[in-house]
Amino acid sequence: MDVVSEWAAHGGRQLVCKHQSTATGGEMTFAVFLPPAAKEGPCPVLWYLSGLTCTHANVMEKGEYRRAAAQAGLIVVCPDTSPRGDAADDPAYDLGQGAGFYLDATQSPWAGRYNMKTYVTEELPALVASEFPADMDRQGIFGHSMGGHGALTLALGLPGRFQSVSAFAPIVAPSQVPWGEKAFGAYLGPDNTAWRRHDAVAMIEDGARLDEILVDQGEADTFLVRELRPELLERACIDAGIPLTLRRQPGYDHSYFFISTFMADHVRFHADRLTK
Ligand SMILES: N[C@@H](CCC(=O)N[C@@H](CS)C(=O)NCC(=O)O)C(=O)O
Repeated sequence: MDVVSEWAAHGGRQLVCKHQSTATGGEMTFAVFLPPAAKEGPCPVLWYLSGLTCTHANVMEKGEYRRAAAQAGLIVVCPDTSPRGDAADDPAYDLGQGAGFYLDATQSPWAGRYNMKTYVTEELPALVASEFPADMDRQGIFGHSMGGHGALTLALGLPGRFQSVSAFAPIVAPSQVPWGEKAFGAYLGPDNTAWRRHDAVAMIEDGARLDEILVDQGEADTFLVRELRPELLERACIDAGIPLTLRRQPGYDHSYFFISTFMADHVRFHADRLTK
């Protein structure tokens, strides 16, 4: 692993790192913030998964997580959203590079390199554990849009891995919306039973459980009705008895102006559950 950029921030350090990834078959870049407490000993790890078109850099530059993470003593890791370089791609913004959907693709030409689930849940955690003072027994996960989908589905699929889960404007039911139908059809093929294992609402309907979930959703988000549909998660959580705090935020859109507004609330939500 190489540290390619490093800045002092809020008493800690913001790093950008590159490494050769077996899971995705190429070079991958991620951002990691080390709080001041990391100088003294292991700190809990909070994973942030980004949305369509993003790299590791969007949230690092616009998400404004560092002050709260420094105060709480959390390491924040921000992976990229897909394989890069000579990996297969598509001209559309919602498929291929920048749109990995946090699953392991089974269909050509994506299978083999589009293994973002394995990358985010196995390869990168092993690297983080070996390179940084990370307490891997205390991990939380959150994300935005496609990354909110990733946070929910990875946590639902790995019971006990994450002690805290939250999302900004997540895609909650990809099997039922155009972004998900397109990506799942390409990456997983036409068999909808495979789709259900990567769909938060379907996973809950099929018995997966979380202790609690925090979601913020902007009411002026142009993707709300067509792609995000938080009411489907609300219904599934009520039926399953999962405590969901769904905060509908009037006037906020899908952008990092929305995310950064509520970022400190989310970091503190995770810190309350990871640092007790
Ligand atoms: N406006 C985008 C749609 C994709 C989009 O809104 N991406 C969100 C995540 S789903 C994002 O975070 N974009 C990058 C940014 O705002 O920095 C486009 O049409 O290309």
